[in-house]
Amino acid sequence: MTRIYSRTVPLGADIVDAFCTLQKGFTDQFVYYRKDRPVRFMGLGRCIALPTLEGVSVDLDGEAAHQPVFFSFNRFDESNPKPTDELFAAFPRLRLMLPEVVLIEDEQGAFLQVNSLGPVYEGRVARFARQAAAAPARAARKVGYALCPDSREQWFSMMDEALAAIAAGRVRKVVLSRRQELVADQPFSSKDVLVNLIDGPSIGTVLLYRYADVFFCGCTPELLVRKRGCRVESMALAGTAPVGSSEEERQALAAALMADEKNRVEHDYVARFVREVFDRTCYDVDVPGQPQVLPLAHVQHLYTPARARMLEGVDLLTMAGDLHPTPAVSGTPVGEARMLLREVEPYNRGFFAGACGYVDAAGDGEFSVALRTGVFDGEVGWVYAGCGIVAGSDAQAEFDEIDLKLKTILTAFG
Ligand SMILES: C=C(O[C@@H]1C=C(C(=O)O)C=C[C@H]1O)C(=O)O
Repeated sequence: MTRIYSRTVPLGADIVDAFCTLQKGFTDQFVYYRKDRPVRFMGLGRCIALPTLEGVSVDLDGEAAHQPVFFSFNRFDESNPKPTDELFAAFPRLRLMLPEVVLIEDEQGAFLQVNSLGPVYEGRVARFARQAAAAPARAARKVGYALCPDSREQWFSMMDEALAAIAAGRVRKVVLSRRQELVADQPFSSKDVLVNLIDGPSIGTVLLYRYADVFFCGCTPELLVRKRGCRVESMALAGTAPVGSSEEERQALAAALMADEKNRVEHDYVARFVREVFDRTCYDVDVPGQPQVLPLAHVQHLYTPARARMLEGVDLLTMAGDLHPTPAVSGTPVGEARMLLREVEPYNRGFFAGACGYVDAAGDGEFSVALRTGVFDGEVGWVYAGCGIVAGSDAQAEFDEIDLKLKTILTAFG
């Protein structure tokens, strides 16, 4: 039995400004920040790391009754025997991490949560609240970097392997990715990258996991699973087009995307997969038969929302495990596509395209698929993006599509 003491109080400060001020000196830092609505959690420090929520009991205190918030950042392919890329190797392999301090923003306002394995003294909470209230307004800062182009030849040879596997009937779809290296004159600052993503044009959920000097971050449009009580949501997001340079052009590109056979096939693999997982673990399943178009800042996608009610006995972490990886980030069939990726991609994806999110001690929470992300250590960073390959995919067009997707994370530098 693990007893957690958690005290939450209202906070008279903007949580991002507060985070920027409080973060100095904390080795572990976590962010799950939805930009479209106030579902925002920013964690500092580590109170405890646990493999599961089983056996956890909670002693809630303070004026606001918030459950303690655990963060969870998971690798794309936990058991890929290929060595983890060196920047990711630094991150500990922990499942649920409860920060000492969590800044929360929801429909009710902003809150400060302090978690501990013993009673939390009011004075400790008051000290953090004072520091947070005195936080200056954040300022955007440009982060200079040079992009080292990845090899086009390597991409073409990966595409050959993928198309051969499709032609041989081994897979019907596989999601290949590219990795680019960034080099800066000064060490990358997680605070600046975070602020630029939160205040910049990218649409989606901003993720950050910092451990000591290394950090992983980005802004992803793809929800893996959200749970509130028995209600669950997910989505199929696959099939991509540019947004063009005017609203008129965007709409024409959206119509062409809706009518494009190859993109519709790619998308349907994902929608069918999500529906199958929901049909097995939920009831009242609602997954529309036709996708719609979701416009983002740099690209637009075919999108199908999925809603259901979860059966008793199913929980968020099991559901996240059943859904991840979807065919949107691995391929179809999922197992064969994962095996093919282990063979074809020259690196281990680390957290890129992994399931990253939070869960509270009552079991509610959400996970996103960590797309449009990068990992940074000192003056070096790697950014990642991928795209779905099916029969007839064109290597050059897919290369260009990844360039567009990479723009999301590259806006993080101002
Ligand atoms: C793999 C990525 O994106 C995924 C692949 C998509 C596609 O192939 O069209 C679209 C959205 C995402 O599900 C990425 O952004 O890295």
